[in-house]
Amino acid sequence: MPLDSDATWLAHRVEHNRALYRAAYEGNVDLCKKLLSPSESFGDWDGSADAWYADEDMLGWDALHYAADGGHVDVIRLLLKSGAIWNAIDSLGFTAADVAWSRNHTACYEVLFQEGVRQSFLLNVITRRADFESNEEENAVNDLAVHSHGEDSDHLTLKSGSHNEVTYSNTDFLQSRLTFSQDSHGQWRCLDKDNNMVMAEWENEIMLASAKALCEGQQEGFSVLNVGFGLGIIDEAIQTYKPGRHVIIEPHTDALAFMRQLGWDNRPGVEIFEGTWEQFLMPENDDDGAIAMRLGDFDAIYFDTYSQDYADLRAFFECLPNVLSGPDARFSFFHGLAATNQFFYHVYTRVAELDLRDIGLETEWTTLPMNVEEVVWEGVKRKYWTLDQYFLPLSKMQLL
Ligand SMILES: C[S@@+](CC[C@H](N)C(=O)[O-])C[C@H]1O[C@@H](n2cnc3c(N)ncnc32)[C@H](O)[C@@H]1O
Repeated sequence: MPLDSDATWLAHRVEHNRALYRAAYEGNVDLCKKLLSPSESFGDWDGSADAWYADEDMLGWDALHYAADGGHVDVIRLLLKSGAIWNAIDSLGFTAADVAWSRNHTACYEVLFQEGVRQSFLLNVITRRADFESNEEENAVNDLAVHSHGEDSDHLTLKSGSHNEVTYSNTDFLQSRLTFSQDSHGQWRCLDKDNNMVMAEWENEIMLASAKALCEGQQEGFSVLNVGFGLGIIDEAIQTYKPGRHVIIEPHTDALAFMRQLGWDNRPGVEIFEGTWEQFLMPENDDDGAIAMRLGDFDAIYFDTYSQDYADLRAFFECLPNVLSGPDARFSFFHGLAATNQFFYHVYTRVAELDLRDIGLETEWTTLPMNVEEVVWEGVKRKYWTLDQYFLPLSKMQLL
């Protein structure tokens, strides 16, 4: 067919991509290969189908969605090698992996999962390297030791948000107001200035189970560090195990005021460190080790902050060997990474596990069934949890 105008060749290219959809759905690997290979050329286009192409008129599906729908592992592998995007979502927010899962095509799901882990892990390594190199340059210029928050990273926040909200910036969050109130069912909640949820009682079970995993069976007088007070739910639970030393790191003025209102500043064995975890675990200036000495080390550590992203969590992981008391010491964190999509949640569970292993910690995951009622989100701008399972991490140092 003569491709003599922009409109004609564009229509031809779309038709070519739709032919790839059909071949992908039917599992016709040979035809997929043929369609993905260069043929006739027009301008910049070499006549090959676009593995990444998502058709708005067809629910925003791309070839990967069709291959997943048809259950064809070989086609999925071929498409991924040919530039298909492992985490592309359709018009309803579903990935190809979600489609595979819904159709019970477990082998397809597994291939997409492995690709997601591989790419996310690689992206994180590259981002850290880029941060490190830009910091090195900056240090060379003005001798400033700045902790990078990975501004260029993929910003997977610990509780999801968007760019113009305080949940996206820890600095802005810490300078904004918090509201502590009860919902129509009398459940306590803490909202940020944009009405996003910082913490609420629906997380009770997660906090109770995390405190149990961290504290049960510890020696008498054990020490525990909790990073991020929020509503103090996990701190209450930790207290039932009677730790000898219970340190809470909290920087937010309103959370600190709430904490005092509840009498935490007068509880025996409780020490409140006012400031961010970065100030105490990654101090910019601690040449004599005074800050590290004051903080000490711990038999159990929990991490649950807000308006921070995976790069921050990963930076916290790196501090763990300095603050865990030994091989029996335990670490856990609130795992809300990508908790509005099951596939991404699975991927980030594995990425976190690999990152922890990289630092020398082995992690076990306990699955908790979740059923968060709609009333929880009344008046809340955005849900940060939609899944029916929580993966509770428990990590320990692996000493060889
Ligand atoms: C989700 S809440 C913690 C909830 C807590 N686990 C509970 O059981 O109620 C997050 C808390 O982390 C605090 N936070 C935010 N950024 C922080 C940082 N950089 N260092 C320490 N805490 C931080 C917030 O002010 C907030 O109080």
